Amino acid sequence: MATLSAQRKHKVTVVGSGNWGTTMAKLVAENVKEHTSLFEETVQMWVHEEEVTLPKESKHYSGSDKPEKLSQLINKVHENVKYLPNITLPPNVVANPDLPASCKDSTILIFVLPHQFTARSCEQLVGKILPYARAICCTKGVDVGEKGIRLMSETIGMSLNIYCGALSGANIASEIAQEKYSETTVAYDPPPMDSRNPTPSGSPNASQVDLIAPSKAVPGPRSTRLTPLPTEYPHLSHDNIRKLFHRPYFHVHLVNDVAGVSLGGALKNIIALAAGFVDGLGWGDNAKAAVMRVGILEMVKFGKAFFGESARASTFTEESCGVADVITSCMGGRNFRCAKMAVERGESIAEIEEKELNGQKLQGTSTALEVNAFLKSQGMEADFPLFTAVYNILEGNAKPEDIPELIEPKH
Ligand SMILES: NC(=O)c1ccc[n+]([C@@H]2O[C@H](COP(=O)([O-])OP(=O)(O)OC[C@H]3O[C@@H](n4cnc5c(N)ncnc54)[C@H](O)[C@@H]3O)[C@@H](O)[C@H]2O)c1
Ligand SMILES: O=P(O)(O)OC[C@H](O)CO
Repeated sequence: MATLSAQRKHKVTVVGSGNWGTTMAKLVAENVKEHTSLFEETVQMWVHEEEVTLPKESKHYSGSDKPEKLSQLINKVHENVKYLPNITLPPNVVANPDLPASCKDSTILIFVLPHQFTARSCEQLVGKILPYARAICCTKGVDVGEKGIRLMSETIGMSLNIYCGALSGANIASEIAQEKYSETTVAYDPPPMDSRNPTPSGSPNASQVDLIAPSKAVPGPRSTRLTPLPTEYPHLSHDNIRKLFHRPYFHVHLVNDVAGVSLGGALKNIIALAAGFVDGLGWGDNAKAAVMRVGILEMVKFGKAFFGESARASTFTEESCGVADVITSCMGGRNFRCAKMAVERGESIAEIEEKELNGQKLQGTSTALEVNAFLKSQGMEADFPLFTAVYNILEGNAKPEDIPELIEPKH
C-alpha cells in the first residue's frame, strides 16, 4: 500500500528590497500566512546593505541623525524607510543582508533586483542554494553579451541551474503597496519532472531531461539539467504559484510564455522613455499614443524575430505584461517621469535619476543601450526605428524633436 510522504513546506526568499522588491515581500508575506499548509511563515528578504539616516519627517525619527543599517531598521520598524516609505510590512518579512544566508534552504526564490545587479548576485549564490529550488524573476530587463541576448529568467536559471519563471505586469509598486487594485501576469511553465505524474517506465530519468529550451538569439547550447523537486514538497502547480502571489488587490493571471512576459517588461521601458521625451516637449497625448503604438509593434516584432514561437504575440496584446504595462509605464512610471524631466530641464536622464530617485534605478536607459547593441550585432537597427531613436537620443546623436521623422516608415 502506498504511504503518504511527509509534507514539507516551501520556504520563500525575496532577493531584492527596492521599491518593487519590498512590495513583493509584503504581498507574498501576506499570502504565506493564509496558506500555511504550503508555505513556511517567514519570508526572507535580501537587503543590499547600506547605511541610512531617518528623515525628520519619518514617524520613526527619534531625534538622532546617526546612520543605521537599512536591514536592521527594516526589522526594527517594519518599514523600508528608504525604498518604500510609509508602508508597514508584515512582521513575517525578515530583512537579511547576507545573500546566501537569506536563500539557504529556500525552495522558492523571487528575484526582484535591478537587472544590472542580477548576474553578479546569482554568482554569489552558485552552490549555496537547494539544487531543486525554483525561481520567479520579477526584474524588467534583458542581459546582452557577446553571445547574444538572454532573458533575465534565463540568466538566473542558467547560472543557478534551476527553473525560473517570470512575473511582470502593469505594476507601479507604490500603488500596489497601498493595496490599490492591479493585475499581473505570471509565466510558470512547470518542468515535466515537477509533475506529480510518475515518470513512465522506459522513459529517461527525469533529472536527465533538458528543460530550458534554447532561445533563437543565442548560438550554442542553452539548456540546463534540472534537479526534480522532491515529492515531499507541495507541487508547484499554477494553482499553488497563484496562491503565492494573488491578493484581493493584486490579481494574477498565469500563462506558460516566459519569453513573452519577460520581454514585455523589458521593452516597455524603452517605450516609456520615448513617451517621456515627447511629453517633455509638451506635445500632448496624441504624440504619446503614437510612440506607444509604434513601440508595441516593435515589441511584438522583437519577440517574433529573436525568440520565435516561444514569445507569443498574444502575450503582448492580451496580458497585463504587454499593452497594459506600456500604458501604465507611459503614464506614471519612473522611466517616463525621468525622461520627461530631462527634456523639461535640459539635463541628462542620468542626472535626473541621481537627483530624483533616492537610490532607485531606471531600467530603460541601460535596456535601450543593450537592445541597441544586440540589434546592431544582428544588422537590424533600421527594423526597430523607435528603439533605435531612443538609443540615439540617449547617446546625443538625435533630439527628442526628431522622433516623428525617425519613426516614420521608410519606403
Ligand atoms: N518599482 C516598480 O514600480 C517596479 C514594478 C515592477 C517591476 N519593477 C522591476 O523590479 C526590479 C527591481 O526594481 P525595484 O523597484 O525593486 O528597485 P529600486 O529601483 O527601487 O531600488 C534599487 C535597488 O537596487 C539595490 N542595489 C543597489 N546597488 C546594488 C548592488 N550593487 N547589488 C544589488 N542590489 C543593489 C538597492 O539596494 C535597491 O534595493 C527592476 O527590474 C524594475 O524594473 C519595478
Ligand atoms: O517606474 P518604472 O518605469 O520602472 O516602471 C515600473 C513598472 O515596471 C510599471 O509596471
